[in-house]
Amino acid sequence: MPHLLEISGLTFRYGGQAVLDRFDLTQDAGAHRVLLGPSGSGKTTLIHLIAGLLTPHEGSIAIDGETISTLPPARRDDLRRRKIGVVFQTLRLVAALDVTSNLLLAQRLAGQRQDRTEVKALLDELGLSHRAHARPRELSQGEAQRAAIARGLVARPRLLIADEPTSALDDHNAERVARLLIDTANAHGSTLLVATHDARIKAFIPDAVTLAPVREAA
Ligand SMILES: Nc1ncnc2c1ncn2[C@@H]1O[C@H](COP(=O)(O)OP(=O)(O)OP(=O)(O)O)[C@@H](O)[C@H]1O
Repeated sequence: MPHLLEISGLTFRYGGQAVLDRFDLTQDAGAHRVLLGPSGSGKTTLIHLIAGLLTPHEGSIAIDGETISTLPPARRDDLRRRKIGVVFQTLRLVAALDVTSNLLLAQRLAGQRQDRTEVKALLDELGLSHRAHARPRELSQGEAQRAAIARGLVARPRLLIADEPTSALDDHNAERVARLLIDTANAHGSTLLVATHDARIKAFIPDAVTLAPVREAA
């Protein structure tokens, strides 16, 4: 069986500056993992590469046996929508749509039937039913974060990648979000990759990979 995620020899540069240099990573289905590393070490860049929002300069990235890094843009978008859920650091909920409609749109973009019962059940699970018809700007930070997690999971992705999902939260809410991520990912058959420099997450997902800042040869 192929690994759920297989990254090999990945190199990415902004201008001439390498952020990732021949980076390798494999992850099996069900093996949740955290991606640690100091600010600026390339966590967000790696997430955008895995999601096919950036193109590597060298190396390859395969999701569930499909090489996303060499696909043309339209097929990359399609693979992302079918197989990957992303909880962005900036959340990126659609401002004009309420929480329910954001989730229905994510189902449609994944090529699935829009299923209001499933959306309602997921919002219940994440403690958001009372905010189902609120627009993103009417949500608290914690509610918006949970709505973004619900949006990431609603199409039952094989891989859910979350970028700093707890860094803005106090201890109580950070623990709540970490538990929700793990419990809902398990219930929906998704595997987690959580980028963070929040040490509190390590208590929940012990398997960690650390990105070290790339040192350029002098
Ligand atoms: N669009 C860009 N153009 C040029 N440099 C960039 C760009 N985006 C990021 N960088 C640089 O690349 C490096 C890695 O950034 P990235 O956002 O991936 O790190 P990070 O580990 O996610 O950081 P943080 O924990 O602060 O979110 C940083 O030095 C950053 O300044």
